[in-house]
Amino acid sequence: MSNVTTHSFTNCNAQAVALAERVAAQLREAIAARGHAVIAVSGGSTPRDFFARLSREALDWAQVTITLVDERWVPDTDTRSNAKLVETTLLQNAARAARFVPLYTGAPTPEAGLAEADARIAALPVPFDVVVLGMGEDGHTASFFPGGDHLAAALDPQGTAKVLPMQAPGAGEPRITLTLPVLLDTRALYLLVSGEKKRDLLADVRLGLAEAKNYPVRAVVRQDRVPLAVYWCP
Ligand SMILES: O=C1O[C@H](COP(=O)(O)O)[C@@H](O)[C@H](O)[C@H]1O
Repeated sequence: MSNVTTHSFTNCNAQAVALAERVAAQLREAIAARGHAVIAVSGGSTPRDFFARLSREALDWAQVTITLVDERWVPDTDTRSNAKLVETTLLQNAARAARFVPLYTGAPTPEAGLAEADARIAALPVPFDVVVLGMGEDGHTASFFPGGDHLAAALDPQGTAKVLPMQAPGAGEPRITLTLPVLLDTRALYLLVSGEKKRDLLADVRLGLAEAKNYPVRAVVRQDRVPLAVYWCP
């Protein structure tokens, strides 16, 4: 039985609205059940509309903690910063009341900031309520990049590290990423993607094709820890 469901939309606005409504409902459920909610989100370009929609959802945002699944090691004033994206799109409107836990610490390198970032993530209640992943056209998700220097450790299902640094040829700047066991320790897992290339890549991964073996996203698609819902638009 497949652990993956795919929700396809004819346009990306409909995708953003549907995922925002779904995630908002899960955050409300979490607050009703436990008094608080934790959501980890991706950066990049794809989640922008989803964040804008989610920021307007009516819920008790003061009880919500938002963190990132990964970060480019740049200050939050940099246009490449995933924290900057969250601050300017998600931490707006009603969601302005939420608490944000960034991964970037201001240390000169991810290695130097690792202990502080790890402590921030270790302090969050688990399991997370929602994790929203994205994916690059090279098959990376979070900062699990093909050829990444800490990729094997980050994808180790038995690994105990919560965060790891990552450098890879296609990654641009040095990164920091939550590890696979942390990302899968969630009540709800989403993969938000757009475009035919990403759709076809995911199809190859799901079919287990040999050429898809080196796409790191495989680790979240082909696992049985938590169901994965893919939200796709053209
Ligand atoms: O570098 C990153 O890229 C991925 C995908 O980004 P997109 O621009 O293709 O949407 C993103 O999920 C990740 O968080 C980010 O650090």
